[in-house]
Amino acid sequence: MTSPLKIAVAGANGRMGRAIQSLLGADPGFAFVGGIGRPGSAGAGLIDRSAAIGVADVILDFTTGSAAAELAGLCAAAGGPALVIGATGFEPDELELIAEAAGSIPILRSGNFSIGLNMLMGLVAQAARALPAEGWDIEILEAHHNRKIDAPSGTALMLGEAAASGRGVSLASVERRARDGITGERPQGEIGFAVLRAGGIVGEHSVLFAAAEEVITLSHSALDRAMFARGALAAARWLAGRAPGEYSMRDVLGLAPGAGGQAG
Ligand SMILES: NC(=O)C1=CN([C@@H]2O[C@H](COP(=O)(O)OP(=O)(O)OC[C@H]3O[C@@H](n4cnc5c(N)ncnc54)[C@H](OP(=O)(O)O)[C@@H]3O)[C@@H](O)[C@H]2O)C=CC1
Ligand SMILES: O=C(O)C1=N[C@H](C(=O)O)C[C@H](O)C1
Repeated sequence: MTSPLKIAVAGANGRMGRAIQSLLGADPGFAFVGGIGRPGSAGAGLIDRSAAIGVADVILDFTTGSAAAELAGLCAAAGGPALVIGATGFEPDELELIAEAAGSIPILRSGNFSIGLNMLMGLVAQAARALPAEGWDIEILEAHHNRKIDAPSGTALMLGEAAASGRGVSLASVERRARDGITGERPQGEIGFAVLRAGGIVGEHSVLFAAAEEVITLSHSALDRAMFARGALAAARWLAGRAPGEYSMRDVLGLAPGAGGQAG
């Protein structure tokens, strides 16, 4: 019998951290070796980062962009463990840190661990490739619960990357993250984002392709965050023992070619 995969969870007391721990307890293929809280925090089941790095096969990070990037640097400096990053809300320099760390350890980062959403990315890229930017506007709408701290969501940015890749442009060159006041007419080729925060919404994403006389909407609804937790554990299982490098959920699902990025 193979020994269980040793998992530590950063952000252990958060919504996702708790969802993952409740799955871990029910699966003999995994052994929970401890949660990581904020530096200096203590509590039942919490261990510090260096203890987790020393004992885990894979750390799952559901904290914040800055905390996840810092953890990636620490794991890389120690030569392991593998890291699955689900956190979102990254600054460009934090993404660079993660890319650098992936030179030493395997890192899988995804702003969304759902199967359906990762499939949707391929459909969005395909539609963006097929519909000319002259005459077809792309807008991405996301809605989440009122405790979410980053916007647009990591998933919305992944969908934006997929749309931009379909059009053969970089998202940074065409994105419009917010609108307010006298904005002027919408420039052709722009990819716009709109954000809602309300109540307990788990995660809603829609991509609109709008022409003068018709609109196509591709959308995804997350109904329960246990689904994200299951995807993250599947990612951990897939990542353990891989060569150093930066991977995505689309690699796990075999959907990678032509996928667009992992902006998250
Ligand atoms: N990829 C995916 O499929 C999904 C990604 N997410 C992303 O995961 C992240 C967490 O979401 P969620 O669980 O809802 O958020 P929560 O706020 O519920 O949890 C975040 C946890 O991280 C902890 N934390 C914050 N900073 C640090 C730090 N520096 N070191 C260690 N721990 C830290 C917080 O501690 P404290 O309790 O002290 O504040 C908290 O327990 C978000 O970025 C979210 O967007 C969410 C769902 C799915
Ligand atoms: O914070 C959340 O809750 C979620 N965050 C991720 C994101 O930013 O896209 C994924 C999911 O939509 C839930």
